[in-house]
Amino acid sequence: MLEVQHVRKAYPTPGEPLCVLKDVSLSLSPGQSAAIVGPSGSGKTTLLQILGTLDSPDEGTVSINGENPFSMSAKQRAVFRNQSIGFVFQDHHLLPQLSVVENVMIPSLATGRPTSEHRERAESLIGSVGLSERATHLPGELSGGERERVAIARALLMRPTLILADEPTGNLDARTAADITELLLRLQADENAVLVAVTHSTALADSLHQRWELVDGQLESRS
Ligand SMILES: Nc1ncnc2c1ncn2[C@@H]1O[C@H](COP(=O)(O)OP(=O)(O)OP(=O)(O)O)[C@@H](O)[C@H]1O
Repeated sequence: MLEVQHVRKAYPTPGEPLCVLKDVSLSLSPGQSAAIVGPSGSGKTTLLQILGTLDSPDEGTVSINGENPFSMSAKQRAVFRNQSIGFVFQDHHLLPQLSVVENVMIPSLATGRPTSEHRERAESLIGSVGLSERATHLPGELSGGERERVAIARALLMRPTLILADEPTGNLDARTAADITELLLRLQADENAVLVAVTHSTALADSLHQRWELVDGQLESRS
């Protein structure tokens, strides 16, 4: 379902290009999860950006659901991304002036026509993440853990086949981090989606099927 073959990515610098990903390959089937770990600057975010089709590799291929997003036009890729990939960021990126339910519905706005089914799905997901009582609240009225739950619900709205998480438990205390990990894995399993999480958290990495460390631009299995 997610197939990455020999991906290479370098950033231009005033001197030699900085080659962050030298030869990255990975493969994950529906329902599988993996943690990407590695020191600061090793290229974790760069890899996540490529998996999320937000940045393109210089070489190599990425296949999601059998499709090559980098052979699409930018517009087609944006539609594909919205329908196939859910993003969970450490700092949530919730819109402060929108309620919880409106935030969760954001991905449906890109379709140009949010439907009552989207609304029902949003309400159901808000229930699944335990925030039914908070559906009409603003993000500023929620705790960090609750905001992360909203971000997870929003990421799942379009039934993505790939969930990408960047430090999903980064700003949370240990108890809340454990709750969020459990929630993320339960929903991922329910949806039979692939989950890739970039994390410094050993607890989160230990909860996923695979653990890969980015070392010198390549992934090494640490499972
Ligand atoms: N747009 C860019 N242009 C030039 N260099 C970049 C760019 N983005 C990232 N880099 C460099 O590429 C390297 C890898 O960055 P990246 O953010 O992928 O690492 P990371 O492993 O996610 O780090 P962290 O754990 O600190 O977030 C770093 O040296 C960074 O400075």
